[in-house]
Amino acid sequence: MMAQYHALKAQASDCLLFYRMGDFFELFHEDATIAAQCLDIALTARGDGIPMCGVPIHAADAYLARLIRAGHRVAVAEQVETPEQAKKRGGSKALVERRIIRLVTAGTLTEEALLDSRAANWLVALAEQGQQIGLAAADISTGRFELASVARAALDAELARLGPSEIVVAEGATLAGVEQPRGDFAAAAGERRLKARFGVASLDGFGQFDAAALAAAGGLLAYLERTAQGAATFLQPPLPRTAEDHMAIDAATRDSLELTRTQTGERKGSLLDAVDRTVTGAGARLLAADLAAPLNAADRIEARLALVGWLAAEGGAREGLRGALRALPDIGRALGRLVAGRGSPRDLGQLRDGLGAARLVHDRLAALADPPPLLATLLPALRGHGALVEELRRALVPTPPIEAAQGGFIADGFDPALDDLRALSQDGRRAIAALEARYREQTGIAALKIRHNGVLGYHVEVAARHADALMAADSGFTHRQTLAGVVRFNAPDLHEAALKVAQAGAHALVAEQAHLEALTQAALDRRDAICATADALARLDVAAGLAERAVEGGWCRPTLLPFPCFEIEGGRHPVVEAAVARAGERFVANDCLLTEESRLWLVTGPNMGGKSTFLRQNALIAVLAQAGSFVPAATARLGLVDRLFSRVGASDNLARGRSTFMVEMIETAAILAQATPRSFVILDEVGRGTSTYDGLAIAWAVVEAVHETNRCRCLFATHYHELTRLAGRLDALSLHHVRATEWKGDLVLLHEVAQGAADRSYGLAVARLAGLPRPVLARAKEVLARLEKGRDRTGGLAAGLDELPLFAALAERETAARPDPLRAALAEIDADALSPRDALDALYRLKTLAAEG
Ligand SMILES: Nc1ncnc2c1ncn2[C@@H]1O[C@H](COP(=O)(O)OP(=O)(O)OP(=O)(O)O)[C@@H](O)[C@H]1O
Repeated sequence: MMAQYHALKAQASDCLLFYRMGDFFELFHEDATIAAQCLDIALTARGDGIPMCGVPIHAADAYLARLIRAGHRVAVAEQVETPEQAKKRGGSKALVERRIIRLVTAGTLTEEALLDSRAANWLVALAEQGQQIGLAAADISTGRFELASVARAALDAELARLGPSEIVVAEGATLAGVEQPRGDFAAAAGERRLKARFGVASLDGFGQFDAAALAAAGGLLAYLERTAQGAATFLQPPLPRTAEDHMAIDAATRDSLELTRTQTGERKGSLLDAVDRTVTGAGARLLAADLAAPLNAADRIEARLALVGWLAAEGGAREGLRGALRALPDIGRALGRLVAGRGSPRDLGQLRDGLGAARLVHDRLAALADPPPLLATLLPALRGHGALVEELRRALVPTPPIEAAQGGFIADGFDPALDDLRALSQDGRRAIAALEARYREQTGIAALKIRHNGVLGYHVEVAARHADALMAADSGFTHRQTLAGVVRFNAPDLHEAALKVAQAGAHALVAEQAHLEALTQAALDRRDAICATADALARLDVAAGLAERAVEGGWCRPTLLPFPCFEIEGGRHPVVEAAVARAGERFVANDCLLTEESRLWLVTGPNMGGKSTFLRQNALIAVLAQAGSFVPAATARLGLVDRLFSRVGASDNLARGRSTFMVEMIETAAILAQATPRSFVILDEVGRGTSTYDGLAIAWAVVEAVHETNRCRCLFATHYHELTRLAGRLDALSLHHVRATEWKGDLVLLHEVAQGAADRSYGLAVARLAGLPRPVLARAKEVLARLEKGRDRTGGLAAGLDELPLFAALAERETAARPDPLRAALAEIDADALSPRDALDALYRLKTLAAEG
C-alpha cells in the first residue's frame, strides 16, 4: 500500500496528499505532521512508525477549506474501484486502485462551502515577456476570464485590483507564484489551447491579444487542466482588458483609500462595506469589481448613473426588484459547479428557481414606463429560459438535495418507469412491515423487530432472552449475528421481499442518475445564455443597491464635465460619517472646489482636525462617481480622473508596519513620474517621516513639482506652515485650513474646511486633549515660547526660502542637461529576460552607440 501511496505522492509534488481509505482521507509522513498541526487533529503513527492523521469523508470539505486558507494545496486521491472489483481483478490480496482525481488549490475552488459568496475568487497566471507581463485571470466559480498585457511597473496595481487567491508563474520566473513548467507559458501553445478550448479557428472574435497575454493564457489553461485532472472547468470566452478603460489606481493608493478592504484586510470599514446594499452574492461581487476598477469612459458611466437615478426615483420598482433579487439563488456559481462536473440536484434546483425568478423580474421591469437605456439592454438577457425552467420544474422535487447518491430528487409523475420502480420498492417495504406482524404472531414475541443496516440488510432482531425459540432448526429462521443483548436472524420470505426492495431501489437510482445527467446537459447547452442572465441580474442588483444607498444617505448624481475640474459642495466621507454617527455626533460636510485657476489646495490645521478625512472623502467621491454611483455630497461636478493617487506620510501608517520614510519616498516618486493633468492626487503630510528640515525641503519641492510639472488636481495636507509661503509663488495654489477654536481654554475642533492658512497649530492643545500630564504641558509651553521667539528673530525654518529661484527655472535647467544615450539604452535592458541571441544583439547596439558618442 505504501508503494501505491508514494507513487501518488510523487505525482502530487508539492501538494499535501489526501489518500482515500474507506470512510477517511489519510495523510502520511510530513503531510500528516503539517495537516495535524494546521487542523488541530491527532497525529498518530502506523504500526511501522510512519506518522499519520486522517479526516472523515463527510467533514472533508471543512478541513480542506482550512488547509487551503492556510496556504496549502491538496491532491485528492480517490478509490476508483470497489474492493470487490479489486478482488475480481487481482485476487484476494489486490489493492484497491486509487488515482488523483483533483488538485484543490485556492484559485480553483468551486464548492459553495469553500468560497465566500460575496467575493470573487481569482486565479491569475503571469507570463513575462521582457518588460511586458501577460496576465490571465479566471474565476472558475463563475467562468469569468480576463486577458491583459501590462507593463511591469503597472503589474502591482492590476494584482491589487484583482486580489487573486492564487498566482501561477513559469518555473524560474522573477515574479512570485506557484511555479509551473516553462513550456506552458509559450504564446503559440497558449493560442493553440485557447482555440481548442473555445472551438474557434481564430481568436479575433474575442479581441486582440499580444504574445504576453497569450503566453499567460497558456499557463492558466495548462494549470486548470492539471488541477482538474481531466474534469471540465468553467470558462467563458476571454475578455480583453486594457488599462485605458479604467481609472488607474496603484496598490498603495488602493491600500490607503481602503476601497474594498481596510489596511488590516477586513471588508468591514472599507468603502465597499459602507456602500454595499446589494442583496445577492453576485451583486456584491460585481460591486466590489466596479469599485476596484472605476470606468474611464463618460458614456458608460452615464449609462450606469442613469439606471441608478431611475431606480432611486422609482421607489416602488426598486423595492419590488430588491425583494425579488433577495430570494434569488446564486445561479452563476451553481452553473460553475455543474460545468465542473461537481453539480448536484440542488444546483439544478437553483437554476430552476433563479431563471424562473429572472423572468418575473423581467416582466415586472418591462411593464414600467421610460426605462433608461442600460435597463433596456439588460432586459432581454433575463428571459428565454422558458423551456429549460419548465423541464426542471416538471423533473425536480421542490427542494432537491445536495447529495445525488441517495436519489429522491426526481419528482413523482415525471417518468412513469421510475414511478413504477418506486411503487415496487414501496410495495416491498409494505410487505416487509406485514412480515414483521406475521413473525410476531408466529413466534409469540411481541418485541420482535425487522431492522435494516448496511452490512446485513433487512433482518429480524429479538432480545437475547427470546432467541432460543428462533434458534431451533425448524423455526424457519437462520441465525446471522449475536450481539450483547440482541440476536439477529434471516428468513427466506424476508430475504425475498428485501431483494425486491433492493433491486427496485437500485434501478430507481440508476434511472434518477440518468435524468440528472440529461438535465445537467440541458442546462449546460444554455450556459452562455445563463451566464448572461446571471450578469444582468448582478448589474441590476448593483444599481438597485446603489440607488438604495443614495436615497438612504441623501447622495447626489455627479455631473461629468469634459475638462479637469472637481467641484464638490457638501461632500462627506461615507465611512467616517457612519463612525461619527455611531458616536452620536454629526459629520460636518465640506466643499472642495478645484478649478483650472485653483487646482492645488494646501490644507493646514490642527491634528485630529479632519484633514485626512477631507482629502480621502474627495478621492472616494471620484472613485464612486466613475464607478457609476451617486456620491455623498449635495452637488458634484467633476472632469474624469485618469489616475488617482493617495499617499500618506510615513508616520501616519505605522499600523501597516511599513512606516519607513523610504516607502513614502518611493511612492511619492511614482506620483511625480505618473500623474497627468487629468489625474487627482491627495498627499497627506508627505515629508513627515524624516527630520524637520529634510521633511520641509522635500514637501516644498514636491508641491512645486506637482504644481508646475504634473499640473494635476491635488489636495496637499501638511503641518509645515512654512509651505503657505508657496501661495505667493504658485498661482494655481490656494490655502485652506480645518477650523478649530479655543473655548474656555479647551480646544474645539470644528472639522470645517475654510479659506486661508491656519493661524496656529494647536499642537499643545491637542496634547492636552489627549491627557498629557500637566507638568509636561507646562514645560512644553515654555519651550514653545522660546522657539517662537527665536523664529521671530531669525525668520525661522523657512528663512531665506523666498529668495530661491522658481522651480520652473530649475526644471528647465535639468531638462536642458542632455541625457547620456548609452546609459539610457543600458537602463532599458532587462538582463534576466534576454536570450543569448538578444544579448549579443544588444551588445552590438551598445557598441554602435558608444562609437557615435
Ligand atoms: N467632517 C467631519 N465631521 C465630523 N467629524 C470629523 C470630520 N472629519 C474628521 N472628523 C473626526 O475627526 C477625527 C480625526 O480626523 P482626521 O484623521 O481626518 O484628522 P487629521 O487632521 O488628519 O489629523 P492628524 O493631523 O492628526 O492626522 C476623525 O476620526 C473623525 O472622528
